[in-house]
Amino acid sequence: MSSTPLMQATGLTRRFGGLVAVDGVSIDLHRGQVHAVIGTNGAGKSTLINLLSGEIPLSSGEIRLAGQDITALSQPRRARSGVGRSYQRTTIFPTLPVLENCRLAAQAARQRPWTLWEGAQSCRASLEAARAALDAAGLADAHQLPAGSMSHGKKRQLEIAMCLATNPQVLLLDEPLAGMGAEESERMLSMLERLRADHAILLVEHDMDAVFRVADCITVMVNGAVIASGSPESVRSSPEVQRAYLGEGHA
Ligand SMILES: Nc1ncnc2c1ncn2[C@@H]1O[C@H](COP(=O)(O)OP(=O)(O)OP(=O)(O)O)[C@@H](O)[C@H]1O
Repeated sequence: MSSTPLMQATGLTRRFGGLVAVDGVSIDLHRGQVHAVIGTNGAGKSTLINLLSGEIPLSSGEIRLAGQDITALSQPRRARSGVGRSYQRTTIFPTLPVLENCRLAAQAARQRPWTLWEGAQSCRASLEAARAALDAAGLADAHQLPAGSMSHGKKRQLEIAMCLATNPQVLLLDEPLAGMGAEESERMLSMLERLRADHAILLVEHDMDAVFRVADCITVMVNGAVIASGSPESVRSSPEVQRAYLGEGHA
């Protein structure tokens, strides 16, 4: 693990009217690490991802990427700076081929001025980025399939590929295993293990076996606040976490 965090969030707070959905949360993401965020329904995990990606503004707090303050950057500018995210819902164009879905994601992230020459160049670069992302996501043999014809698990893999096509350094993944069968989950976990080397990954996930298998670090949220953060061993043995969240099965 490198000692300087790639993404460093300090004192993040988000209020919705009288509700404090995220309450003074600080979290560091390091390249080469999977940092899982767990918590009961409504704990504030998705809101935390939305704050880090820039989808919604902070009430207070600061976010740095590679030392630069990105707190004021919009979501598209954060994405171009290297912050990629996946969603809980599938966000693909079902009738388009897999490769085209991925190429569009790559092209949207580039946003170059449109001239014939630069357009052709940009198109070629987007296509290359899309092919590389599909390879990395284990979809090398699915390029020409209509995206909507694939299994749920492969659609989720495609979403990660679309995120990879934007060349992110940080991956914010919101429940990538949701709705998956055992074999699909296994494929996704292997992919995360491969992607870890080159990225800083934040993983929000309800599947505790998966979390304890892949996470290098776990942060536990309850009612918007962090009640524990550290190695899987320290979180597993924290009496407060066991009381609040994990139950006897993981004690
Ligand atoms: N746009 C919004 N407006 C008002 N309240 C919101 C909004 N988004 C989230 N909340 C509230 O903030 C709290 C945290 O929600 P959030 O979706 O972040 O939790 P979560 O930990 O991701 O839950 P889950 O595991 O069910 O996805 C909840 O009480 C939710 O109702």
